[in-house]
Amino acid sequence: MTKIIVRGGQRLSGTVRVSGAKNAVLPILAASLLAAEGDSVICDVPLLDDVMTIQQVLASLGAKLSYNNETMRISAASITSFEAPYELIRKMRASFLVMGPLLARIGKVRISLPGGCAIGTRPIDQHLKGFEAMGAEITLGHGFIEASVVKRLKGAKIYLDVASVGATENIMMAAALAEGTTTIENAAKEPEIVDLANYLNAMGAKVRGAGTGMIRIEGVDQMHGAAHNVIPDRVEAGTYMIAAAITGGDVFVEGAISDHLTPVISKLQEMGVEVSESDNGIRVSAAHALKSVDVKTLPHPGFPTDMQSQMMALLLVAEGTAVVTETVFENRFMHVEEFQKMNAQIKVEGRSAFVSGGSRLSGAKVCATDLRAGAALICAALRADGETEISGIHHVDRGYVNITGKLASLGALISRVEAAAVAAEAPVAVAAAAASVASHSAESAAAETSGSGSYKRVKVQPTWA
Ligand SMILES: CC(=O)N[C@H]1[C@@H](OP(=O)(O)OP(=O)(O)OC[C@H]2O[C@@H](n3ccc(=O)[nH]c3=O)[C@H](O)[C@@H]2O)O[C@H](CO)[C@@H](O)[C@@H]1O
Ligand SMILES: C=C(OP(=O)(O)O)C(=O)O
Repeated sequence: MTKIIVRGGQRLSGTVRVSGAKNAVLPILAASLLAAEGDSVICDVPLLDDVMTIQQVLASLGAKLSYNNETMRISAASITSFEAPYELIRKMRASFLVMGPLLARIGKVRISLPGGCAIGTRPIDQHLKGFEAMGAEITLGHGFIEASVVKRLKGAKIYLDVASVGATENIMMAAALAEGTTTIENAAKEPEIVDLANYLNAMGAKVRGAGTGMIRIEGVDQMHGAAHNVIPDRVEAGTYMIAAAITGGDVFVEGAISDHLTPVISKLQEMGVEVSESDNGIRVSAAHALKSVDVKTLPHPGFPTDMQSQMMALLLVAEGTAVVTETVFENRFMHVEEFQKMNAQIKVEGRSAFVSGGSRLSGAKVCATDLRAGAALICAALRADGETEISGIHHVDRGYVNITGKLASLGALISRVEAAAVAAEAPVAVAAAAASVASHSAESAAAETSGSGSYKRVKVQPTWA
């Protein structure tokens, strides 16, 4: 089992570059299926497991894709299948986003119910309600959804019961090639929705109002490939901001867009973290003791649920008690039990967690129960006494490019140890990171090379243990 091992206590400093946003690139790649002619060229595509999964989904449908140097080229001129394979769709939530484009482009789709982080029941009723309003016939059975439309989808007025990110994206993509105009009311307003709309418009669609609660899409007859740069990942950026703050560090998060991170920046500032925004990034410096703040997750522009667990890690080391309330997903406190193994004092009551700050965190063996839980455990481990061993790393690989290399380049003593090597090599692997941090050599930053699938083992050079 692959593990990440962290020896806490190092103050992070330096610059870390944010990769392209996972939650933007996945719908954008799905939207590429709408192009009947011309290639799409998508830049700043992060090398993540989720990107590899969507790439495989698109290829299984007949699209031709190539990836080089964070650039994905896609030709979807010929779609040869309407069936998205179960093995891929079950791996992640966003793979369900091929449903809208397939319905719009070829009028037929068979797809299994999606997987993704186990943070709630995550229904897809709002996606289906939108497609039905546009004239699709939908049947459900044995874990699969089949949908078809006679001739072409028709524009409709759709009100979402919840401002779902995925439903807004799926319906927007379907509506782009529908006959007539579609309006989505109570639409999600996340920056990733705006990025998708910009890409759709570059492909010839007519989408207005993305980023507000009312999106209007005038259907067009045909779309074409287009070039697009993916926005930087606000959750990855926020995670490094918290990693800097929890270690009392001083880090410049290059590429982070402050407008996308307003609630996170505000909460950090309320806690006493110094945050300065510039054109090309955000600097975070935490020289003083931090004080607790209450946090409530909400759809954008509220505090993002994807930053809740990392924020909780920071609150563990602040002075005072904080109430963290999760309103977006009904089961997103699984990290609490793992934090408790690190001596965290947290009590959960319903949708709120009462976090007593000031605990002296201690290293432990913990498990990433989902993607952001994994990131939060890494943040806590950076501050904890001794060594923390984090398993469940496949979750982290879904959403963070080279997290150990990036943190090591900031001075963290962190290492990734693959499968069977864990027991035998763990201490020396972390020691190697310690040795390389001392010299800030390129080796530690390159301890893993660009993303999952191509990791290099850290060289062994024990200096402690
Ligand atoms: C790939 C991607 O972009 N994932 C993000 C996306 O997930 P995702 O698109 O799955 O999240 P949604 O915005 O759809 O979910 C928000 C809430 O709406 C509910 N709901 C959703 C759809 C539906 O048809 N019916 C329904 O009731 C969900 O159960 C949840 O309670 O937005 C979430 C909320 O910001 C983020 O945490 C995820 O990182
Ligand atoms: C919940 C997340 O992802 P997904 O929707 O893909 O499960 C996330 O990115 O934190």
